[in-house]
Amino acid sequence: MKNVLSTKTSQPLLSLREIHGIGERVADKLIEHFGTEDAALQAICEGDIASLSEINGISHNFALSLAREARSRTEGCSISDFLKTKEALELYSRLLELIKSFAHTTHSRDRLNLFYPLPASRMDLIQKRQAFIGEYLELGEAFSENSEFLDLLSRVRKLKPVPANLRVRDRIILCGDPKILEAAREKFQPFLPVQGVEDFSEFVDLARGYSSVIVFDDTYLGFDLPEGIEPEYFQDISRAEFCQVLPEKELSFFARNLYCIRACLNIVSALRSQGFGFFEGFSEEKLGILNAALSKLGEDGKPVEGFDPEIDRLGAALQNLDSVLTSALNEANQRMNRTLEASSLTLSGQELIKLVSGGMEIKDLLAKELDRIYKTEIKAVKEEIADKLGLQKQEKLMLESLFPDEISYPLSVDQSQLQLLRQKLNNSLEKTRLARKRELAKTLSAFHQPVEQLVKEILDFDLGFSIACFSAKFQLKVPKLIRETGIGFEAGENLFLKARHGEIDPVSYSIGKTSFSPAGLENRVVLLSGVNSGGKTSLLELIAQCVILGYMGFPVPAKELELGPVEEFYYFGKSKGTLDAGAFETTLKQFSMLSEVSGKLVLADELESITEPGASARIIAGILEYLYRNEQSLGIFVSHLSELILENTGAEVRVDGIEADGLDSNLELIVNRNPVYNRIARSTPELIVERLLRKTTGKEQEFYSHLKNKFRTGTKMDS
Ligand SMILES: Nc1ncnc2c1ncn2[C@@H]1O[C@H](COP(=O)(O)OP(=O)(O)OP(=O)(O)O)[C@@H](O)[C@H]1O
Repeated sequence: MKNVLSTKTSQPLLSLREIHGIGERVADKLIEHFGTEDAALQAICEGDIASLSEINGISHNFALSLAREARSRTEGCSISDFLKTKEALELYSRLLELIKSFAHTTHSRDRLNLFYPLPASRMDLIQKRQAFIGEYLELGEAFSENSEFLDLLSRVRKLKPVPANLRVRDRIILCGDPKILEAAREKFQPFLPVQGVEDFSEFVDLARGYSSVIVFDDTYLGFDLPEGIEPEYFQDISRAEFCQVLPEKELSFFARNLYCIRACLNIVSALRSQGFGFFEGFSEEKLGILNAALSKLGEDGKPVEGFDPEIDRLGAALQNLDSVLTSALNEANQRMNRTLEASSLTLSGQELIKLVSGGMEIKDLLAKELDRIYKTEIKAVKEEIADKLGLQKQEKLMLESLFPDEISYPLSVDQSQLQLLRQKLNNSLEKTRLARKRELAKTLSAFHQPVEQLVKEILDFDLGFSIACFSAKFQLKVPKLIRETGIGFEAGENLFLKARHGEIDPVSYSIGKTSFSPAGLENRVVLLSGVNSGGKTSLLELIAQCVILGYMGFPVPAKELELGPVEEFYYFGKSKGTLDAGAFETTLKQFSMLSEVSGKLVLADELESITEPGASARIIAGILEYLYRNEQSLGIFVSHLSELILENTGAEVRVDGIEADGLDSNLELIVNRNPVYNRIARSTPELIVERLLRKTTGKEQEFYSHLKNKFRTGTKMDS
C-alpha cells in the first residue's frame, strides 16, 4: 500500500535549519541521534514523533510542532491557511481527537496529527490523501469490529534495539595474537570478555573460569589441554558471524520484541485469510519458518524448554541429581541393613581347617562376604541413578568413581566425584544450549531485516486502517468535490452528537449551487433561524465537520455530500454574551478578510450577541453583503434576528428555519431538525405561549390567545 505521508513533495527540505524552531543546538542533537542530517530530516518529515521525542530536550509536543512545520514547508501550506479562526482550529482539534481515538498504535496517533485540511487550490494533495484513505476503507469494513485483530494491532510498536548493556558472562574470547586481540576487542568487547594471553598456563587459568572459550588464533591449541577445557576455534575473525560468537545479540533483539513480532505475523495471516494481500514478498513458507523459530524462543532470550530433548534431559538430570541420589542411597542402605541383619556365617569344613591352621584370618572371610553385599548394592544404586536421570555413556562412566572401592557403611558418595559429575552435566547443558542458541540465532538473523520492514509497514498500515475504522464506525462516505460554489448533503450526522448519543436524527441541507438545493433557492448566503435547542449549532458543527474532513481528504458524515471549492474556512461559535470593545473589534477585524477574492466559507453562530441587537443586525447585514459580493464565498449565519437583518441588507439572503412541528401529546416540542428552506422559523416563545393556551381555560386562556395573536406577522399594537 502506498504511504501518502512519505510521498515526495515539490519543495523538499534540504537542511534542518530551514525548519522554524530548529537552532544550532537542536540540529546538532538531531544529527547525533539519527546519524546524519538526512536521516533526521526524514524522521521529521515522516512524523516519527516517537523517535524524535527520544532525544533529550525534545518533548512530544515540540516533536509534533517540528513535524507539522516541516510538513507545511514541504507541502507549501499550513493548517492556518485553511482554518482561519481560533474556533475553526478548535473544531478541527476536537475532530482530530475523535479520529485519534481510533488509532491502535502510538505511531498512527502521532502521524494523524499531520493530516489537516488543505485549501481547495491544493486539490492535488487532497486527492492523493483521498486515494490513500480509499485503499483502506474496505479493510475498515472487514476488520474494524474484529476485536482480536484490533488487539493484535495495539501490540505493534516501534522495535526496541538490542539493549546497550547486553553482556554475556560465561563465555570468553582468548587471544594469543595481539592483532587478533585488537580486532576481537573492537568487534566483541562491548558484549563479552576479550582477553589477551601471554602463556599457556594463563590460557588454562582463564579458560577454567568460563563455560565456553572462543579463540581466533591457534597459539595454544597445539598444547595438551586439560580435561574440561575445549576452546572453540574460529579461523577468521573478520568473517566470524555474530550469531556464532554471540547468538545472544540476535536472540535478545527478537526476545525483546517477541510480542510485537508475533502480533505482526498474526496480522499478516489474518489479512491474508480474508483475501487482503499484505507484505507480499514474505511467503507463507517464510512465515511458517519464522513462527516456528519464534515459538522456540523465550522472553528471556533463551531457547524455551520442551523443544529440545537433550536440553530437557540434561536440565532435569541436573535438577534431580541430588534427590535421586539421596533416595537411591537410602533404599540401598535399608536393603543392606536388612541383608546384614539376616545374614549368618556358615563355615565349610575347609574354611574351618584354614582358620584353625592360621592359613586364613576370620577378618578376610568376613570382608569377602561384606564386599559381595556392598558391590551388589553399589551396582544397584548406579543403575538406578543412571536410569532415573537418563544418563548417557560418558556420564555413566563417571558414576564408576562416585563410590569408594573400600566398603563404607552406610553407603555414601565421594563428594568431589559428585561435583565432577555435576560439572560435566552442566557443561554439556551449556554446550547444547549454546548450540541451540546458535541455530536459532542463525535462523532468526535471516529474518531481522524483513521483520524490521514488516513492523514498519504494519505501523504505516495502522495509519490508514485507523482512519478506515473511524469511517466504518460512523458510516462515513467519500464526498463528491464539485466545481460550483456550494455545499449540499443528505442525511448528515453530527459526529460529536453521534459519538455522545449513538442514534441521532439525520439532517439534509444545502446552500449555494448543488444538486440538493431546491430550484431557485441556490443562495450562497443564508440566515438560519429556529427554535431554541432546535439543532442550529449542531447543524453548523455538522457542516464544519464535513468541510474540514472533506478538505483533509477524509470521508464525511453524510450519506451523500457535494462539496464546492473552499479556500478558507471561518467559524464563529456562539459568544457567551456581549463582547467588550476589544473583543468586538477583534471579531470585526477577522471579517475584514472577506473583502479578498477567494472561496471563503463562513459559519457564524448567533453573532448578534457580540453587541446590542440593533447594531449587530446592521453589522451582520453588512457582512452578509460583503460575502454575497464574492461569488466564490458561502455563509451560514445562525440568528434569532433574521427579520431585522433582512430589513438592513440589500443582498439576496435566504432565510431558512429549523422549526418545531408543533407540540406532541405531552405538549413537548416536536423538532424537525431539517431546516425548511426559505422560511423564518417560528420561535420557541411562540410555541410556549401556545402550550399555555392549550393547557388553560377561561379568562386565563383568553390572555394567552391575545399574546399568541401578537406573533402573527403584521399584527399591530392594538387593544
Ligand atoms: N440532529 C439531531 N438529532 C438529535 N438530536 C439533536 C440533533 N441536533 C440537535 N440535537 C439535540 O438538541 C440539542 C440542542 O441542539 P443545538 O444546541 O444545536 O440547538 P440550537 O438550535 O443551537 O439551540 P439554541 O438556539 O438554544 O442555541 C443538542 O444538544 C442535541 O441533544
